[in-house]
Amino acid sequence: MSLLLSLHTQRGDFQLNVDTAIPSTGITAICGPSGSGKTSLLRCIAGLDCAPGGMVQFAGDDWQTQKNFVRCEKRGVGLVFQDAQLFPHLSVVANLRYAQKRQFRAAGPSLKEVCAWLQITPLLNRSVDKLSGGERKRIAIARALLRHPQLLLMDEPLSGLHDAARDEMMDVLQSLPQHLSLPIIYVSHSFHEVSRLADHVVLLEKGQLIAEGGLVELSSRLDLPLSRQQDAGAVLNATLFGHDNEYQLSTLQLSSKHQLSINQISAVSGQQLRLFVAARDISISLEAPVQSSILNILSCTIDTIDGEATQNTSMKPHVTVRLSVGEQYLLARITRKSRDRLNLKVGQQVFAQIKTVALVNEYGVAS
Ligand SMILES: Nc1ncnc2c1ncn2[C@@H]1O[C@H](COP(=O)(O)OP(=O)(O)OP(=O)(O)O)[C@@H](O)[C@H]1O
Repeated sequence: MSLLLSLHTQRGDFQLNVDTAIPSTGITAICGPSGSGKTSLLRCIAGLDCAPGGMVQFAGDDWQTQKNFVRCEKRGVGLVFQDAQLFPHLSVVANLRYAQKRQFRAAGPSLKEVCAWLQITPLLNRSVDKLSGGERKRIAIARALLRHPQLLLMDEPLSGLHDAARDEMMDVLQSLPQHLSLPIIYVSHSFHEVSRLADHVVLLEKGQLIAEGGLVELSSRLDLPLSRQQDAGAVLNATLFGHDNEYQLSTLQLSSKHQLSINQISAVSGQQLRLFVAARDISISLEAPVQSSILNILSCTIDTIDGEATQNTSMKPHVTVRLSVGEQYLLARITRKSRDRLNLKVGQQVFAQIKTVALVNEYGVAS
């Protein structure tokens, strides 16, 4: 069961070309810079727009073929846009009941459950115009879930929120797959959001699908624009090894030989976690530093150095180094000067240093 897409359409100068199969489990992020076609693709999946001659099939149902086009309302998709689009004249609970009366199918969560998941129960009797931006977005998500969709589509649902509200919302969204097995397609230009939330990533550039795959794999590929972004970094799978209560730290196991300390988290030993390590938070040394304040010193092998293959990138002040840590990878952004001073080469054994405090709040429970 998956979402099969073959969409080729021209809008003015813009051309969208996407052929893919998106998994029908977990959160898939459609990611790419502004104007890359994320919203255009989402609208074709929703049935809000039609790419003539295209094909959309979900879980074996034809939503679009050469001959048929199933309208948005009949596809059973939940929609959450940047703007919450709540009814201003109705209270929160009336907005939610309106959605409940228009359910696509009987099976699905109750109002009580959805309100508990999204932590909106105390808001039910409020007037919509008395809500904060983050609260409005939660109500919009609740409203979409109460229609009992078979697929949830979200277009930049956290845009416009300040950092604290965005982090809170990410916690809420991250916990959703624990409550209901609903495939979610999540449009975002923010790799920070994607690295926290997504399992699978579809990467667009100028309307073309340039890569897709698991987040852990894509995040560490140096041939993709993700690795050149300011907030680049690698997502790693880890297992919680244990806690050091005295120092309020937790230890994560990356491989049989690699452990990391992070600020203490509320997870149990053996729990699977996902960790984002920003490329700018890693430094490299040729020997294991002694008497360093940095707790996380990992022995790694240089796998690739970005910028070695092309003349152009070698003129930038920074290079990105991909380091293998067991079966996984870290990215380290260092100056070109440091690369030359240390004479770093592919295959070389080095030590990656990561400040523990840099890892705070960057973990997520793997789904
Ligand atoms: N109806 C339309 N007619 C002509 N061009 C369009 C139309 N809709 C979108 N476009 C163009 O298609 C391109 C992709 O737009 P789209 O909104 O899908 O990108 P996006 O990746 O979602 O961007 P953003 O992150 O800024 O929201 C843009 O160049 C846009 O101007």
